[in-house]
Amino acid sequence: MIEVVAGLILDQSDRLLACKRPEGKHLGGKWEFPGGKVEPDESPEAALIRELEEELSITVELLEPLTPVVWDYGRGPIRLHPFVCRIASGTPHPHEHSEIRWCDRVELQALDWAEADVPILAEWLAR
Ligand SMILES: Nc1nc2c([nH]c(=O)n2[C@H]2C[C@H](O)[C@@H](COP(=O)(O)OP(=O)(O)OP(=O)(O)O)O2)c(=O)[nH]1
Repeated sequence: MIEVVAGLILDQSDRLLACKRPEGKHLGGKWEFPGGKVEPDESPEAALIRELEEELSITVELLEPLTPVVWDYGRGPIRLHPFVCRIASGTPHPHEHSEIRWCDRVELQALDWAEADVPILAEWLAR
């Protein structure tokens, strides 16, 4: 099982930051919550803070975990650990995504999400 973390980053207007995976990469063109693989001997929380510094140049504060999702795209199972968080410092700049977008509830539902993210978004929208 590959452990992956993802951040549902909130702004002051309760929008979430959606990030588009670059074309040519696995799941290219799909939208995701930013994050990445947890390294050996790393906690999910530490992995998410590290990944968001690397990918977006922001420091986040983790607020709350949502329900992990197990998914297999045909390369072996991943377990995606979502965390609601907010920016503690910095402004997001995409270093590994082709586009990033702050989205309200309606805008979130219009995006073409990576399949493992669909139940996470549904849990968020059901609140
Ligand atoms: N970071 C992130 N990854 C996600 C999400 N949803 C989802 O299915 N994934 C998948 C994509 C990858 O198969 C895996 C880890 O993504 P990653 O971005 O850290 O790894 P990567 O692109 O280097 O993957 P790869 O090239 O090694 O296949 O999790 C998500 O919301 N955020």
